Formats: sequence, C-alpha cells, structure tokens
Amino acid sequence: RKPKNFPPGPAWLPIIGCGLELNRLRQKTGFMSKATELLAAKYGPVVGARIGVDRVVFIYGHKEYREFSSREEFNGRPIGVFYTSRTWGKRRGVLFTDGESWEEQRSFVVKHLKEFGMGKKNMSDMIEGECQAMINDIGKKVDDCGGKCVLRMDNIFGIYILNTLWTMMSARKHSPYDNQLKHLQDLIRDLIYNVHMDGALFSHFPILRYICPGYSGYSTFVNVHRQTLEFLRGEVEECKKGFVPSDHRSFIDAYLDRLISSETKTSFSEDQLLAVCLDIFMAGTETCAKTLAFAFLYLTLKPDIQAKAQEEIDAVVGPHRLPTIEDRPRLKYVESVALESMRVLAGLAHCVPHRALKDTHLNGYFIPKDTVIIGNLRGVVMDESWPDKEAFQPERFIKDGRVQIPENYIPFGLGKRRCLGEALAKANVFLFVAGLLQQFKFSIAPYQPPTEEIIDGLTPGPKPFVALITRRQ
Ligand code: HEM
Repeated sequence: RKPKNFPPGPAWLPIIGCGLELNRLRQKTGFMSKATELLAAKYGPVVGARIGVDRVVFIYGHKEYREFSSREEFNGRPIGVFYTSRTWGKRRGVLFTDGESWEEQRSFVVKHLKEFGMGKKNMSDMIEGECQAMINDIGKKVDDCGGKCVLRMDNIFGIYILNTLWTMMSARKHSPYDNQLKHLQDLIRDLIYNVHMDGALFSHFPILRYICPGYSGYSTFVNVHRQTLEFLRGEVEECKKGFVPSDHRSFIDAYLDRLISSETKTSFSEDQLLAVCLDIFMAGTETCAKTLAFAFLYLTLKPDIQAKAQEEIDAVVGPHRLPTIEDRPRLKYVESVALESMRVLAGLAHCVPHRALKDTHLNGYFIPKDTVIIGNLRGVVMDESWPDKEAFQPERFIKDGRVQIPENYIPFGLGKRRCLGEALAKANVFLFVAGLLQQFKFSIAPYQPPTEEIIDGLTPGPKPFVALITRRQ
C-alpha cells in the first residue's frame, strides 16, 4: 500500500505498480531520464512510484538533488536480487553496498588508486601513452587504406580506456586486438543497454527469474557478470604470481597485502577484492568510452567546433608533440569540448540508485526506510538555467576568457557517494579528444551520416556511427 504522505506520482496498480506508465513514457520519449522529467513536470520535483516490488522516488531539480545527496540517511544503496546476483548472492564491493563495509572498501580504493596515480602526473603520462597507441593504430589503418578510412567510433575506445584504469588496478595492459576481451566488453555494453538505473524486469518481479529467466533478463545479467568475474579472477591470479608483500605494483597487490595483514575483523576478503574490481571495471570503462563516443559524434557532426578545437591545439601545442595534461589550462576550448561531452552523457542519465537508510522526509513528503531514491542528472545539467540546453555548445563554459564551471554542473554526482573516478575520467576525455584532434580530421562518411539518436540504458550512448578519418599532419 502507498504510505501516507508519500510523494505524489502515477497511480499504483496491483502487482505492477507504475511500471506500465513508466514504460509508456519511456517509449514515448525514447529514454528513461526524459520519462522521469515528464513525471516531474506533472507531479513536482520529488515523484513517488512503485515498480513491481520496489518503492522508488525520483528526484528532479538542482536544489532537491543537492539536498538528497548531502543527507546521510540517503547514502544507502538498494537491497535486492539485482544488486546481489552479480556477486554470489551477497552484498559485496563498493558500488552497491553501504554501511561500514562500503566505507572501509571505498576509503581503501580511494587511497590506493591515488597511490598508483589517480589524479597525479603518472596517471596522465599513462593516458598519453594509451592515446599515442590509439593514434598509431588509427594512423596505420588510414595509411593502409590509402590516406582515408571509415571507422566505427561508438565502440573504438574500449580497451585503450580500460588500460588507463587497469594499469593502476593490476599493472597490466591489454592489447586493443585482444578478441576475447573485446567480446567481453561487447557483452557488457549490450547488458548496459538492456537494464536501467531502476533495475530490470527480474528485479522488479523477482519471481520471474525462476519462471522465465531468459525473458526477465536474469540469465544474461548473471552470465555476463560471471564471465567478467572470470576475467578478473585471472587478473588477480596473474598478480599473485609476482606478488611481493610491501612492494606493491598495483591496487590488487595492495589489496592482497591487506588480506595477509594482521588487522582483523574487517570487510576485506578475496571475494571483496573481486567485487571491487568488478565495480571499478563496470563503472569506469563504459562511462568514459561513451563520453568519448559522444564527443566524436558531435565533433564529426559539427566541423566548425572541430576546426576551432584544432586551431587551438595547433596554436598552443603545435604538431611535434602530443598534448599533455599541463596544456589543459591553455587548451580552454578543448577542455570545454570535454566538459560538454560529459554534460551530454549526464543529460541522458540518472545517478546510481540510493536507498533511504531510515524513515525520513524530503520536501515535506514521507520517505519510508528502504525506499530507492534515483536522482535525475538531466534535471540538473540540462535544466532551464542552461541556454539552449540540448545543444552541443562547448563555448557555454568559457566566460571572460576563462573556463568557468557552473554550480549545477554535476555529471559525477555529489556528496559522499559521488564518483571516485572523476580525475581519471576528466583526464581521459580531455587527453583523448586533444590527441586525436591534433592528428586526425573526422568527417561525415559518404552515405553514412551519423544521427543524434541515442540508445538508452544504464549508461546511455550514441547509436552506432562511423566517421571518415584523414591525417592532419
Ligand atoms: C565520464 C565518466 C564517468 C562518469 C560520468 C561517472 C559518473 C558517476 C556517477 C553519477 C556516480 C554515482 C554518484 C551517486 O551515486 O550519487 C558514479 C559512481 C561511481 N563511479 Fe563514476 N563516473 C565516471 C567514471 C568513473 C571511473 C573512471 C571510475 C573508476 C575509477 C568510476 C568509479 C565509480 C564508482 C566506484 C562509483 C560508486 C561510488 C560509491 O558508490 O561510493 N567512475 N560515477
């Protein structure tokens, strides 16, 4: 039953709750964050709903978003089969846990990713290395094809981006031609397109995982996670081979050392290590790769923006060395292209779901314990305060000759649950955009113009598209 004074929203039908209405709006608008935007227009910035077994509150609007993400009692993560079937039926890792275990794991991850470069000079050196590798690979294809070639851009970044993260995690790199790993990334991408931030059919109606495991999405969900965990187990085993306690090469080494330390009664275990690796792998690669896909979609569609960025790179960096992170303050327009690409992604997305840890109130409404809270990022990074909010306009970030970031630019969320990979993500997007634009021109291929249509999902992305690539230098 609907709790008294629960936030207003669509009618709760028996069993399905508001599932049909949400689905109807999703079909009508093409993606979920626009569907919940319509709900907010009708019911206000805090919308209450039930989807199957889940009581969900959608938050829309800068003030409300800021408030919910700053309050301790909203810092939980949902409980349920969607979150535990990834990790042996238990709550493990950092992305979908809360309480003491989450605090311990998160602070370990933040501390040791920093130790292996996060936000530091060696991180940007490593990204520059991956960017150079990508430039070499594309350059070879262009030369082999007689000076111009047409390449799929929506899925081209996967392994280069994974390597920027994985060097810190395991001190290992993977070949961009590793077909097994590419296949795994394809499976993950498909999975991410088939589930949403509010879950999947099997999580709203858990009984369906027994009745129709295929149709409810359960089999694929479990299977893709099992394969990813197998890959990660292999990575951990490789690290164990050359492992020397107190001489850490990577995050995994630091974790293995923690496992044999004398500190007791904590949440550290080998399962936790695998779950943390799973979370970082899932949260860290598709997000950056999709942001870059959006960047190159708009750079291809808007040659004037591309030319302006290239002019800036030519003037500040010249042709003889790759752009580096130290160039960022002077590459203001390129930096703005990166910021705008992240805004585009966030403008189509919701944050990772939170959970109310106790009975509480928001905007005067009653929010019972265990209600799932989902912040609509679109309602902040694409609200009316952004002129021409849907358009790709990097110059919106440049004011009085400086890059200025508005208060409601929050693609990484806010508060204690905010993204812990922000420094890596920002450096990745900036350096790959700057490096590739310095070397290549991206144009619309004959008869294959990209569209601005998107594929919705946990992390939305552009529809598959190609660009015609030629060398600039
Ligand atoms: C453009 C790229 C990225 C975007 C837009 C992004 C965005 C976000 C957002 C919106 C959240 C949820 C905040 C909340 O729950 O309120 C989040 C959480 C998270 N992100 Fe990212 N992220 C990106 C890249 C990365 C990278 C590279 C990593 C890996 C180091 C990463 C790791 C995580 C983790 C582990 C969490 C969960 C934190 C927690 O629950 O305590 N993300 N991210």
